Amino acid sequence: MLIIGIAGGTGCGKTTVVNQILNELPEGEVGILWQDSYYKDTSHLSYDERIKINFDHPRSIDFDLIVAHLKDLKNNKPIEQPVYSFVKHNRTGDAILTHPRKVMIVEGILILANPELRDMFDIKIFVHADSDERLIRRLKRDIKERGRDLDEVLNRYQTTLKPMHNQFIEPTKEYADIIIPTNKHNTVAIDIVRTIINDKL
Ligand SMILES: Nc1ncnc2c1ncn2[C@@H]1O[C@H](COP(=O)(O)OP(=O)(O)O)[C@@H](O)[C@H]1O
Ligand SMILES: O=c1ccn([C@@H]2O[C@H](COP(=O)(O)O)[C@@H](O)[C@H]2O)c(=O)[nH]1
Repeated sequence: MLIIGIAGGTGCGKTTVVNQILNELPEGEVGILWQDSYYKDTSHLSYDERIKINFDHPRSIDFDLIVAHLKDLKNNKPIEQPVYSFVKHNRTGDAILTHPRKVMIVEGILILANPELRDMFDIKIFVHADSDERLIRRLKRDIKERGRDLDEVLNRYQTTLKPMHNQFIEPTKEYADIIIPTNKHNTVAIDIVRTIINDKL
């Protein structure tokens, strides 16, 4: 099994890169673990308490569960990947049966910040877009798809997103084997990643 970690700040284009890679590879050979699926369960909190959580700090993520699931997949066991709702800021209670595949991609803002998880990756990719570009993308996406308004996104950006990005996410760029710039669409980088994956398959 080839395990690829894809990190980068919110809105940098990680999901887009994952989908572009998926489109280029044979169906059924690639599986994905989304870090977002592994936000800690917060069912014991009210909605008003949940919106105060700092979702950009490593302690908000259940890294033990990601590592355990990845180990199971490596041992050829399927796992139940939790489903997360950004609207409710909590796990939905559902899970997606995720089967082991020749290539497993792990995607998320903080996946290179946890040493145990980081050490499991054969290839580490950091997707980069300038912070103004990421903020614009995040604003558009969160208002359109995640039920937020302008004030909520800007307030979260100033109070947690930006400081957490500088403290925990940007420094993990140094662990990357490949940095993909995505201020514009970058088909050359996707071609290179696809070639590397095909080479290892
Ligand atoms: N290279 C790019 N150029 C322009 N827009 C992009 C690019 N990559 C992603 N986007 C857009 O930015 C938004 C956030 O991208 P997404 O892939 O969801 O980022 P992430 O998963 O890193 O948060 C989406 O609306 C997506 O269509
Ligand atoms: O309940 C939640 C959990 C997380 N977030 C924000 O999501 C991004 C990470 O997702 P990307 O797809 O990489 O952008 C993170 O910056 C959290 O602030 C949220 O809004 N609500």
